[in-house]
Amino acid sequence: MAHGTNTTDGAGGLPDSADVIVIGGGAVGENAAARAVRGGLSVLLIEHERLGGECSFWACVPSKALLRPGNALAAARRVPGVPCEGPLDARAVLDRRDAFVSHWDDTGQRQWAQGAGVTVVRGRARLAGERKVTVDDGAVLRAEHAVVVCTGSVAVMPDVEGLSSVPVWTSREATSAGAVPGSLAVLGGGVVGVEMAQAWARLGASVDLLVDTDRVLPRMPAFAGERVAEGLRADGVRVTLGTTARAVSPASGGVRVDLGEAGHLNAEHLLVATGRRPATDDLGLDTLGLTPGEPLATDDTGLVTGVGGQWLYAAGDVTGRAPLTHQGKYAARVVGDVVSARAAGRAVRAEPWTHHAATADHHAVPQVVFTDPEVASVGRVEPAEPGHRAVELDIAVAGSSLHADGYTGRARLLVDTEREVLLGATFVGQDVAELLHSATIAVVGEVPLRRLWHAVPAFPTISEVWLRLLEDYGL
Ligand SMILES: Cc1cc2nc3c(=O)[nH]c(=O)nc-3n(C[C@H](O)[C@H](O)[C@H](O)COP(=O)(O)OP(=O)(O)OC[C@H]3O[C@@H](n4cnc5c(N)ncnc54)[C@H](O)[C@@H]3O)c2cc1C
Ligand SMILES: NC(=O)c1ccc[n+]([C@@H]2O[C@H](COP(=O)([O-])OP(=O)(O)OC[C@H]3O[C@@H](n4cnc5c(N)ncnc54)[C@H](O)[C@@H]3O)[C@@H](O)[C@H]2O)c1
Repeated sequence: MAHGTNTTDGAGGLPDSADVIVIGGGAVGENAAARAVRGGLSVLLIEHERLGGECSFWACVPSKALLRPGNALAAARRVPGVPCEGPLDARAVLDRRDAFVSHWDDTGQRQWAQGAGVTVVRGRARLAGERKVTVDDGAVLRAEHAVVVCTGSVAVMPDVEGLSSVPVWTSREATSAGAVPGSLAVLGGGVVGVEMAQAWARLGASVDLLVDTDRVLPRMPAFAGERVAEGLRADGVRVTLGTTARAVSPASGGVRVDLGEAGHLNAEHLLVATGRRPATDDLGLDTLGLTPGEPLATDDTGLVTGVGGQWLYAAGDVTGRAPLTHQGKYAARVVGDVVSARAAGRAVRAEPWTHHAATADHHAVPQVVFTDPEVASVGRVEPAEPGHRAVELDIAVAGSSLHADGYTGRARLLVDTEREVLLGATFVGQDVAELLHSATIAVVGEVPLRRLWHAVPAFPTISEVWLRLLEDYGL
């Protein structure tokens, strides 16, 4: 889709100022903009690619659309009597994915912006000094009150010999490929690596997952990575731990990946899934005395630290805080409200857990890994102090047995034994994602365990594991 530059959507010529300028129209920028409009401010939202950003077109939405059919089929196969012969219909899965990303056309999001009162400007924005932004190095736009940077993140390319000489997949190609590859090598056992390895394996690709650590998902509790690796192996993914690519070179029909002592492998495509970094390389940070390429560190109101005058804010992946869509949107709502309050001369209270502070980033970040089994986790994952106690059990309740034959899962609560409140929770198993919000509420609400005991889980649901965990704690 061709985008014009230096143009506005529907509003005629390019305005030269607004109350607020938001740079980057991903999910986070959209939310910051809409919230500032709601607060009574005029907003220009500058986007140089597709409005909706990574999440809508190359990340959360297409990856979950690729995973969901495989999870549904596996679930059906665990319940005798459900007709589910044969493999996935890959074409139908890809077509449904294409529909979910609106065929990579952002018209719908542009219409949303218009309806929300946000003026969209097409082009690449750069900071050009206090409250000033250029678009495509041309017009200088002025923000009366604030500039909010929501430029997201880009894939990290590791320093591997030959990597730049072969065409590799990043998460963009892995989520948008129009056909199932014959074979796929995946470098990196983080969330992108495990989700995409399983999605493409279940669609028929022969997949190798190369993991540099001793387990996949190293930031999750060990049992989560172990069970996800088991799930991947059950789908035929060859998971190699403690290894990385030493060198990469072109090979007939694809790519050759040298693994040092572990030998080598050939694959049609190599997906590099070794993390992301904030997109600040080409943003004019130097005009403000900040370092290009570094995250934009913020306080809990979203104000960028190290820049005076209370005018530069940031939210989402660009800040290096909790790089997840829901957390970025949460931070964006805070920023939009803070900017509106300051513009109106209203006091901004930034104490933890108040309206103008993104406190959850520090204590209660929920995340779901949408593999089979799923991993759902919030808050702390490991005990950090003597008063922290982990309570851990297999998920084996009537609800789980009824849910799927041979159901296996594991759950862990992390308890502050002094205050008797939850610090975190992790669940691994089929369809545990929807258990997560109950845990998030318990962590954020600091619900005393003795009160949580009275939150009686319905019979027969998987949530009954809450009861078993509390019993195991001693209630
Ligand atoms: C494969 C994959 C799957 C994921 N799945 C999930 C998931 O299931 N759940 C979840 O919560 N998170 C998921 N994430 C993370 C999620 O995608 C990000 O946290 C989220 O997209 C961050 O939103 P953002 O708006 O900060 O950045 P982005 O979505 O990256 O948006 C930034 C926007 O800014 C624009 N931009 C950048 N620089 C400029 C500039 N100078 N001028 C104008 N425009 C600019 C870009 O074009 C882009 O549209 C996933 C990530 C990946 C890679
Ligand atoms: N379901 C979700 O919520 C979801 C899904 C996908 C991505 N995301 C987010 O997107 C971001 C990016 O995900 P990601 O998986 O790319 O990053 P990540 O940081 O989660 O994982 C990267 C992995 O690559 C490994 N690695 C780094 N260099 C390597 C090398 N040279 N060789 C082999 N392995 C190497 C690391 O050990 C790490 O395990 C994350 O912040 C993640 O939270 C979220």
